[in-house]
Amino acid sequence: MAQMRMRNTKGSNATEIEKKIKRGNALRQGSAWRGYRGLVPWLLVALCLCGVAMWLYINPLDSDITETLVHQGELVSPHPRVYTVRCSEDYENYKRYPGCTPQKCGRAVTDSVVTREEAQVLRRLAEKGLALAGSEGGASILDLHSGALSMGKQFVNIYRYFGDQIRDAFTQEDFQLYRVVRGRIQAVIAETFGLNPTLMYLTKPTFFSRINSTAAKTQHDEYWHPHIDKETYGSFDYTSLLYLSDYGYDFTGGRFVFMDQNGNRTVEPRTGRVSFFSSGSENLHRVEKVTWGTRYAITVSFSCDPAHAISDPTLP
Ligand SMILES: O=C(O)CCC(=O)C(=O)O
Ligand SMILES: [Fe+2]
Repeated sequence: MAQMRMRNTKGSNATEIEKKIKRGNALRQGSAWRGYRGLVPWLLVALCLCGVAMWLYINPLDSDITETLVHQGELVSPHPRVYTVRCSEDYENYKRYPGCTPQKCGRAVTDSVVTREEAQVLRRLAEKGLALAGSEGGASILDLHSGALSMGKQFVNIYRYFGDQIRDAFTQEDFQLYRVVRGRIQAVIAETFGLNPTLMYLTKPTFFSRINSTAAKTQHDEYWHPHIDKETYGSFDYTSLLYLSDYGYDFTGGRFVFMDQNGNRTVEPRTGRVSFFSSGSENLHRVEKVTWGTRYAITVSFSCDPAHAISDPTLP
């Protein structure tokens, strides 16, 4: 009996001790959790900051954009949206070609000259052509007329360098589509600026461009500098850009920016969108740096000087 009581006392002692240990553990766990709980708001703040940083990286602040002339999501149809600007005085120093030299200067955007499907075909053409090489960063150029393709840090002639392989990338139909599209662009420019389309000549360079967010390795690849096309390319009187991908979907950054004295006005690329403008200093412009994705476009330009005319690109 006495032995029994002893065992009982021992047993109740043991359960007491166990309880204490458990309570101690629970207290310790509780205080550890309370410690972590203190971190939760900080973790949330850190997460929010990361989110904001990512968002800003993808969509930089528009502080320098005064006005968006055309958003990606808009459909400008059936008539072009036209913005007239005063012609610069530079034109007085150039030879005049009646029926072509700008009397009226400006810029315009239309989504009804090239269909989305046609632009997608041209985009695949650009992808195939530029996949043959491409620059090491920034912008890669494929000049359809001369065959010049950026390759690493230099240019090669695709027609010579790739020989018959080029026929796997391009077909006669592709070049036919380019010609048809070029003709329609020429017609809409003539109509908008009141020109005689037969007095406008396709001029060089006429090229596909592919821009991504990798760092440019050479000056050629630095596409973002403000410039005036008539100064950069000499022969240009009217510049047109046919976009083959969508701002905000295929790439971010990469908007086209007219840099006016009273602010910057931008055009957001959209597949099949044609933007065109007189090439003088009234249309100083730049392309924003692409921050994500890949942007494809075609530059098709016209000269009033028949001496600068080139024929449509063809397969050799
Ligand atoms: O791709 C663009 O939006 C503009 C390109 C450009 O300014 C040019 O080719 O001169
Ligand atoms: Fe330009």
